[in-house]
Amino acid sequence: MPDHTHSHTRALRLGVAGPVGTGKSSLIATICAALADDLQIAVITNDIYTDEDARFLRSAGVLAPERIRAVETGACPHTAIRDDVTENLLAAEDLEADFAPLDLVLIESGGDNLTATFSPALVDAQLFVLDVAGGGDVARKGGPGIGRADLLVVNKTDLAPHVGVDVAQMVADASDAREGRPVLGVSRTDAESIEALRDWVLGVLTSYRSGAHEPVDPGPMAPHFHADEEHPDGGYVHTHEH
Ligand SMILES: Nc1nc2c(ncn2[C@@H]2O[C@H](COP(=O)(O)OP(=O)(O)OP(=O)(O)O)[C@@H](O)[C@H]2O)c(=O)[nH]1
Repeated sequence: MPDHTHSHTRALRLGVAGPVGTGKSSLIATICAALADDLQIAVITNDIYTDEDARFLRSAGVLAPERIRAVETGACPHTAIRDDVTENLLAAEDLEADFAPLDLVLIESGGDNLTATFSPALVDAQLFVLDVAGGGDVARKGGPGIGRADLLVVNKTDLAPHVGVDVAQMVADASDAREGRPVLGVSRTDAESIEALRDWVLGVLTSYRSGAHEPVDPGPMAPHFHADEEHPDGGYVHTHEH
């Protein structure tokens, strides 16, 4: 029987997680633009009730609009990337069938807190995005994505002087928290950083295709709060540990 454990008949699936506004959609647009000449790419976005991120990416003009699909997750956006990944898997399979052969499917999480992680049943690798505007301490505080995603991106480094953050220190703290796993400072205005990000994606793809890449589960999300106007406490704490 053929061994499908490392079957590469499908594209590499790369998850992009991180808190709201850290620049996940922009980073995906940057990756698409940087690799447009090298790879066949498609994108899936996850939003609670809208397709806003998908619309942003379509308007960015970095990919044919039909290669960008939105999954509307309802309630907790993390369920669709962590507990029941069916909708995202179906979207990935549809894109792979419609645009075969694809090299890379990027999947953006709906972001609302620090603890989002993708299930390894959905993605082969994942990157977690923080930004310097969140403060230099964030990386040190850790969390499963910060600690164990395949790559941690410290984004918007161009803003560092304006928010009083020492990027080198933030990257060093993050590297410590990650016990040496890779950390990359990135800004959409810094060509060298985009080149490094591009090289990282191509490196994972090469490793995936050779069968050397093993998906890593960063671990379950910590319990987190969801705002809900109809709830007497203004929201509720939610956990993904079933
Ligand atoms: N200065 C600067 N701003 C950036 C950079 N990347 C993204 N931004 C800005 O940061 C804001 C948030 O970016 P998005 O890409 O929408 O962030 P997101 O994480 O996808 O946001 P949600 O989908 O709402 O979770 C936007 O105003 C972007 O223009 C960067 O490298 N430098």
